[in-house]
Amino acid sequence: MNPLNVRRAFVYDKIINWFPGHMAKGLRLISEKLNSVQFEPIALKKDRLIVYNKADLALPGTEAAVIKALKEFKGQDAVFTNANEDVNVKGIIRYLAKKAKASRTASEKELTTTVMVVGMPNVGKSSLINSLRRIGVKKGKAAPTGAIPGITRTVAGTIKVLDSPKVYLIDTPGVMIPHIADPVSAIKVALTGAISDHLSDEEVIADYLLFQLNQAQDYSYMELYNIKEPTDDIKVFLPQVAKYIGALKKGGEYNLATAAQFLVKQYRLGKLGKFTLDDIRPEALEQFLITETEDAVSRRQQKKADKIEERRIQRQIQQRKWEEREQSKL
Ligand SMILES: Nc1nc2c(ncn2[C@@H]2O[C@H](COP(=O)(O)OP(=O)(O)OP(=O)(O)O)[C@@H](O)[C@H]2O)c(=O)[nH]1
Repeated sequence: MNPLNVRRAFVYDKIINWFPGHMAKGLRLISEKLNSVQFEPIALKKDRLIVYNKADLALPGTEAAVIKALKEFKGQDAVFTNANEDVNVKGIIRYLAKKAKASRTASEKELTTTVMVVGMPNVGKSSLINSLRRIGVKKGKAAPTGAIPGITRTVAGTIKVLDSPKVYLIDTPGVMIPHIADPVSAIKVALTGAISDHLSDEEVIADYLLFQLNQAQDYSYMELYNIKEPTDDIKVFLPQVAKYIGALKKGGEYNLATAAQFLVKQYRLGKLGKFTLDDIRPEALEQFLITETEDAVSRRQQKKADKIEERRIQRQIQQRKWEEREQSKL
């Protein structure tokens, strides 16, 4: 393909607002379970292991860089897993056992630790719990799983994943921030299946996928869908995919929405190859992690400043009311 025809960047500026009622409820249930009004402040105080699941779908050889950067810039432990095939799950069991032993107080005879599994919808939280259970206590499925986001709707009871020391897990509904500020990041999240597809434009998600395929110079779609020439134009691409899968509307027109859905589904199953959508070159990771920390700090500072300002305004109102009352007495 003529490289001049390939887009240099994916341009998209629509903000997807994705915070359905059940997600707000999920966050509330999680916070209640943690005896806190808000999830974020309490979560920051707890020990945390970041699990990047579905590692089998990611670009091979990219894990070490992410683990190293998280440790270096945040002091944060992370692990990459494939919950469907129990890959690296033993490492999590070892981590949990170590934490459980370390948290024991002198008076406690039996060690018991409860760990909450929190994450975005459809990332494989329930699958991971089932995998941990298979490895830890050699027992079968305890948490329901499914390919669409929003399978787990409530914060259920505890699920045992280790006998000695005793470790229990709590499955939770998928949650995430109310809206993602960067529209292209939101499209990436949608492509992975964490946002219900109909909320974002499926054809835009498919277009982003085409962009990624061409960026990677991966033209295997030609052979897969019988396409003669590579293209970076979704309007040229989708009809050919629709033709290949026989997606037609009543009047015989190609059904582009069905073609887009099909492509996205193939991507999520790993049929189009392995992808890591974020820039994980060391300098990009460093930039991301530093900006993220600065953002969090400035959000906290802003909240504090807002509270002080709110109190100042309230005091002013009270003072004025008092003055008015005093005036009326004269
Ligand atoms: N390829 C791959 N698929 C996975 C992996 N883990 C889970 N899945 C699949 O991803 C889908 C979602 O898995 P769940 O375990 O239901 O995800 P969840 O995070 O509990 O989902 P919610 O309940 O919606 O929040 C299912 O179709 C799983 O089979 C993995 O490591 N690799």
